[in-house]
Amino acid sequence: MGAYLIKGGKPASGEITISGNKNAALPCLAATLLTDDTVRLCNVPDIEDVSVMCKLLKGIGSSVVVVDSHTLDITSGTRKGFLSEELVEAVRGSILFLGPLLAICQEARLTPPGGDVIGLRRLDTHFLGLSSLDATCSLEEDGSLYIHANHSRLKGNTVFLDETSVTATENVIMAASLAEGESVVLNAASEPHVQDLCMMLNLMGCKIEGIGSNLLRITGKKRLHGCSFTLGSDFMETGSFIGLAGASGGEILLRGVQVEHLRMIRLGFQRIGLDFLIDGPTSILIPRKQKRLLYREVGGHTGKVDDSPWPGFPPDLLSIITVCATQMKGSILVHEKMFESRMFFVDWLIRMGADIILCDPHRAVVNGPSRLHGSIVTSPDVRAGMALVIAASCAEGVTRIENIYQIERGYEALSQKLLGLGLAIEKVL
Ligand SMILES: CC(=O)N[C@H]1[C@@H](OP(=O)(O)OP(=O)(O)OC[C@H]2O[C@@H](n3ccc(=O)[nH]c3=O)[C@H](O)[C@@H]2O)O[C@H](CO)[C@@H](O)[C@@H]1O
Ligand SMILES: C=C(OP(=O)(O)O)C(=O)O
Repeated sequence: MGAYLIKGGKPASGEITISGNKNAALPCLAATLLTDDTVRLCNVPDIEDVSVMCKLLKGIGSSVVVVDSHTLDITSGTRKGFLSEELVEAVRGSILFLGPLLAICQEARLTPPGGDVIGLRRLDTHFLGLSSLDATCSLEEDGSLYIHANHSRLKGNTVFLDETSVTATENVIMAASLAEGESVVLNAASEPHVQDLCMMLNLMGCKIEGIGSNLLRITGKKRLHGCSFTLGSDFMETGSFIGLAGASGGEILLRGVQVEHLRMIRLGFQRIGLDFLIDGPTSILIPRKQKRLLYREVGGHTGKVDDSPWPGFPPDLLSIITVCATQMKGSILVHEKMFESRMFFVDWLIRMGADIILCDPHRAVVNGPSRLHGSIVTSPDVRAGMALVIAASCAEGVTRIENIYQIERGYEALSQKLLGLGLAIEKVL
């Protein structure tokens, strides 16, 4: 499994370049199934989740040519064959095969996907959305998901999603791109990764309007063609390094950032006393000098940081906010509204000396600043794992973080990037 040994107490400082967005890479990889032509994907992060998706694509006949470490040429083949249960269960992104396979093969069968164990990962919105396009979805007795088109081609429709699910929106978009007629998707998710998928499909000949909003109008095409598409930068990685610099008291220059994606993220970090300077269209500087004060609401009440679908504060950054808040002065409520089990990781921070009250599975009150000390901890999910890395960088002594697969599946070259920022980190078996 592997572990990190991190000796804390030194501010993380230096420069790094942010990688391509993991959550954009996954749907864009799945969308290559929608055409027989070759699709070139650029700025693909070199991470485990991508490698699993590529293995799954190869399993159903796609050719994946590695042009360089961040560029892939993908050409679909039969789209028949084996979607390995073990690989499907390794990533949440595997659910993204449902939409394209349904559109192009009129059916798809998949064991339930995996991903972070942070609470129920619902499938209902996927079923609701895809069945609105004239398909039938079921959970089979053997536990697999089976979906088939009721006619030879899916039919465009008005699709109202019961929640703004990211991957369900992506599945509906991909299915609708080859459906007959127009689809209008209401209550659609609008995260930058959803936008990337839409932009890629438009380059492939589809017509998607309303990109970035919660109403998408998709004109389905009989066939889509190849394209070359460059993935956007990973705003979760950006937020993680803002957190690392801020919590450890260092100064980091981040390159390859999409500053336009950071509006709410910046407001969230400001609430815990951290800010950054915009240094050109694709760079930000997190300066050493920070307020380091947990904000209070107008009227003096305890402040809070909470998540919501885009353009709200992303749920994936709340673990980072929580650990950073332990190093700031004051009290703050962190309210994770979307996943039922994500906040349980605070037990590890408490073990390291943090003063946190877990009020219920969704809410934690953080009182800071706390002196953290090294401990042996385990990464339960990709973002909690990164939060533990940040905690370790601030702690006195050595922290051993186990199960680092659950960190590295989402962060490219993490240990090298951390070494470059001066962190005393060693990777051990
Ligand atoms: C591969 C991928 O892209 N994974 C991301 C994707 O997962 P994923 O697409 O699985 O997440 P969903 O957007 O479906 O939902 C996430 C959770 O939020 C809840 N929910 C969602 C929408 C809503 O309006 N109300 C609500 O309560 C859902 O019930 C679920 O518990 O989006 C999540 C939410 O941004 C991110 O954490 C994941 O990193
Ligand atoms: C929850 C996440 O990933 P996944 O949906 O792939 O489990 C994440 O990226 O924080």
